[in-house]
Amino acid sequence: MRKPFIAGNWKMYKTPVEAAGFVRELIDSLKDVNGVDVAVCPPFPALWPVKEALEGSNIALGAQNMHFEKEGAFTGEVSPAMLQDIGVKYVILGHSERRAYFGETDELINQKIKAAFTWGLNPIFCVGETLEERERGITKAVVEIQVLKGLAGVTAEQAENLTIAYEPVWAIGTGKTATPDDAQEVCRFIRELLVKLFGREIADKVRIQYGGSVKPENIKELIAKPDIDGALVGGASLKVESFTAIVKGSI
Ligand SMILES: O=C(CO)COP(=O)(O)O
Repeated sequence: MRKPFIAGNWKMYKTPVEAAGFVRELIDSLKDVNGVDVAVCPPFPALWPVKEALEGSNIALGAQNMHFEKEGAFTGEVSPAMLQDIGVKYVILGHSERRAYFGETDELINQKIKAAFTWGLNPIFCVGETLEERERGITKAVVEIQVLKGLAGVTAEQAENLTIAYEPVWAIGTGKTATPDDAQEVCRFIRELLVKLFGREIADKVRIQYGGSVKPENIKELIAKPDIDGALVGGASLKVESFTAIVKGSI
């Protein structure tokens, strides 16, 4: 079936020097681990030193955001061409922190997703409802709009390289995890949307991660669910011990 995929979203943590030292320890800690895809997603300034430190390991490199244009007068932005040149494999797009704090819309995220595919980068496309939306009973409606708008114009061939991260906003950094059954229900719903968009064969290849307070203690019950194929890990990805335990817990 689908190989588990664990990605660490470091957010705005770790300087380039700290990041390189961290991955050297992580490589050692994960050296005998097989049967799972692992990626780390450091902040932009750490991408190059981390790429160098990862050389020869089977840990992949991801970024946390990007602009959709190749280049231009966009002060402070980073382009897909730059990420490709560094050797980045994955790019997190549509994270709820980008949506909430930086005003990213579904339309903008869609442009970024299409640009990522154009540049051979594999998007980790984040969707998820807020607490208020969950309490109003509109979780699926919200996620459906995010998925359909985010993936508009994406081809089935491109979708083979897509990862979706279901991250309920109320579970991020709060210590509250969705119950495995609740997370599974939304991940199954997302897969059915993918079936409608791309057909069953492609939809069955797309990995759907759960994100939101994933820890060594809860990874096993989450990954046991049929439509949860991995995790996008924030806080617990910042320590070698907890990230290693999550990676090992996923296989
Ligand atoms: O936002 C997340 C990953 O992208 C989840 O963060 P936490 O694991 O810290 O809750």
